[in-house]
Amino acid sequence: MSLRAPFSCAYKRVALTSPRTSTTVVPSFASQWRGNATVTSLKADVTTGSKGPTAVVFMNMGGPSTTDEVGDFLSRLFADADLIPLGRLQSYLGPLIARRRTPKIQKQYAEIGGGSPIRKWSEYQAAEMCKILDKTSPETAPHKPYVAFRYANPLTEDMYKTLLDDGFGGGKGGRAIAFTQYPQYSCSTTGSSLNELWKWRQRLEGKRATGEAEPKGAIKWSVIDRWPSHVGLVEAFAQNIEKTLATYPPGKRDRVVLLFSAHSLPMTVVNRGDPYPAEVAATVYAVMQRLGMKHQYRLVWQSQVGPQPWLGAQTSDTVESLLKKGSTDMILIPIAFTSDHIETLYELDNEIIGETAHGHDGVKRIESLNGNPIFIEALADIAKAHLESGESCSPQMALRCPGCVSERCLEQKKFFAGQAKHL
Ligand SMILES: C=CC1=C(C)c2cc3[nH]c(cc4nc(cc5[nH]c(cc1n2)c(C)c5CCC(=O)O)C(CCC(=O)O)=C4C)c(C)c3C=C
Ligand code: FES
Ligand SMILES: [Fe+2]
Repeated sequence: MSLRAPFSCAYKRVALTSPRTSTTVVPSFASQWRGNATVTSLKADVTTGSKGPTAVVFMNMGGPSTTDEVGDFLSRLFADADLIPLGRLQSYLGPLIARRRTPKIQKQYAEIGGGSPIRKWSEYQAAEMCKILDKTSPETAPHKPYVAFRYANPLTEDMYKTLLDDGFGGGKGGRAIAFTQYPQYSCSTTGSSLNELWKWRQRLEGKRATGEAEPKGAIKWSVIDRWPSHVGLVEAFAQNIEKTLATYPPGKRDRVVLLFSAHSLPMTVVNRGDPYPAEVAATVYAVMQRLGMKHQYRLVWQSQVGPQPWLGAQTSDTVESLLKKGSTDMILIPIAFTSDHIETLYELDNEIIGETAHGHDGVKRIESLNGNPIFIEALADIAKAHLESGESCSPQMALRCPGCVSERCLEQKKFFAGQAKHL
């Protein structure tokens, strides 16, 4: 609760000093920036605080930046047993499914401009957030932005090596925060990224690399593992919804149905006790409360892959059913991802708005958060609160799913929770 008052001031300041336009423009340095390796040069003018420097690592799944990268992206994705468990056949079936799926997914990326914009947005968001943190948390400055993707470049392994090259760890100590860019925790997303980070930490700085069980001078890690109802996240979504609502004629506006859409999960993952469905629902409810509960709404699920049962109702079925019942005004709100990706640009815009709702102008989508300054202020606020908390992760992260049998989860959680004693 103590976050609320200062944060609401922060976003008012942003709204006054930097009025938003409908399309957010990425400053030119972001498109020239080649990623992790160059970040140190951006920080020459920032004074080092008593607890600085601090590396802030944005973790996400990543996406292919060009259609040529789709094959590698899918083969890493189908090799990930935390996302798609294929048992002993993983190393045989994974590459096979990835190869068969590649042409179809390449076509989808071609239709959205030739690649995923997630790298561009992640690098921009991380760099902008660190600039704010340098001002709001001078004792931990300079804050150096890094990006670690699970299935695309820059991969976790490369990010870790860059951290070591930049003078973190490797005997020199230093602090790094693993900041998930999935607001809601799932073991298939944030959990998988943390398992990968833990794996590379063991390989590059663990006992195998140093000969010591608790190597001196290794990076001190902490984790921001979830932030589903942060007031700034909620505000950024709410303002984008209000902006889209304002495009409907006043007589129709109150009857517009709000459809919050999130990537679905297989029912096996839901029944294992994954926290994601409850945390997505928490975001939705907080946004609805901020909007005064004035509209009808539903949380629906998209992007099912393969034949097994997934959590529903499906987004496309819901749009179809509402249209059949005569509700032709609805807003799609991608609520579980913070930048544009194939699910918004292809599945929602092309397949659902373009095909399922063809000819119905009342079916619209809100803009994704991308470079939204309120959202970036929120990221800085979350990171500052985390630095002040002295915690290595949330209490919730240490609790495994009731149905979890994964040794990786067990060891990873033990490691990150155990980092508290070093902070
Ligand atoms: C919060 C977001 C996501 C969750 C939860 C999630 C779970 C999940 N996904 C798959 C399988 C696939 N996902 C694929 C792509 C993809 N997934 C997400 C997000 C979440 N996935 C995004 C944003 C993307 C697209 C990346 C982009 O660049 O735009 C794919 C690949 C595409 C395809 O082949 O259709 C697969 C496969 C599972 C099985 C799962 C839960 C266990
Ligand atoms: S699957 Fe959730 S903690 Fe392991
Ligand atoms: Fe997915």
